[in-house]
Amino acid sequence: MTMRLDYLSIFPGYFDVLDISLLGKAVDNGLVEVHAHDLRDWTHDRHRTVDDTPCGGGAGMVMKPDPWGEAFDGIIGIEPDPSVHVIFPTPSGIPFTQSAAQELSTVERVVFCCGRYEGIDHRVIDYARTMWTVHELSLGDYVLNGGEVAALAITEAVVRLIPGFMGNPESLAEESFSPGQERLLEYPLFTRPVSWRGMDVPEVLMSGHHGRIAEWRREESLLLTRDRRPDLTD
Ligand SMILES: OB(O)c1ccc2cc[nH]c2c1
Repeated sequence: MTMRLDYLSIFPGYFDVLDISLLGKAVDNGLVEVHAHDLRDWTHDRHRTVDDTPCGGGAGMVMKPDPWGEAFDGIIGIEPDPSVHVIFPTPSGIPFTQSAAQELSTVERVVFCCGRYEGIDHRVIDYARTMWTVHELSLGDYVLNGGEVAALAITEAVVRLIPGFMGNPESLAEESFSPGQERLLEYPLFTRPVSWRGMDVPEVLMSGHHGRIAEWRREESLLLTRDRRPDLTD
C-alpha cells in the first residue's frame, strides 16, 4: 500500500524536508507519496489574499473559507469519501497520541490543512466533516505559529509505523508509548564505551543475564514514568 500525503499551506516549502532521511527513503521506496500545495494557488485577487478580519471583532486575522474550499475541490474532489483522512493541526484539538499514529498509519490518504494567522474559518472544518474523516489534533499544551511544524511531527510519527518503513520493526516494540508499553516511558539506553568520562554502563546490562536485564529495564521504566509522567500510571 502507498500512503498519499497532501499538505495545504501558505508555506508549502516547509515540506521540502520530507525529501530527506528516512522519510525520503519511504518516498523512494514507494511507501509514501508526498504532495505539498500552496493555498494561494486557489485565490483570484492580485494580492492572493487568504485572510480577513474576524467577524465579531478581536485581534488578528482569520483564514478565509473560499480558498480552502476550492483547494479541497481540486485536490480531494467534490464527492464525499470517508476513507480520506483530513487533519487540522490546532491548539484546540484532541491530543495526538501514539495510538492515533498507529491508526493513521493504516490509512491510504491523509490531507494536512495547515492554518496560519489566528486560525481557519470554522465552516471549512464543518464542511470537511461532511465529506471526509476529520481529525483536529493538538501536539500539546503550547502554541506554534501555524500548523506546518505539527503536520511534520504527525507525519513522522505516522509514517515510521507503516509496515516496511523501519528496517527493524522490533525496534518499535519497546519505545515509549508503543502498544504494550502504552503506559510506560522507555528505560535509559547505553552503548559502548562501557566507561565514559568516569561513568560506567550499569553492570547488569553487561551481565548477559537476559532475565535480570529485562527486570532492570522494567524497573527503570516504572521509576521514570512515576517521576515524569504520573498521569500515565493512573
Ligand atoms: O500549535 B498548533 O498546532 C497550531 C496549529 C495551527 C495554527 C494556526 C495558527 N496558529 C496555529 C497553531
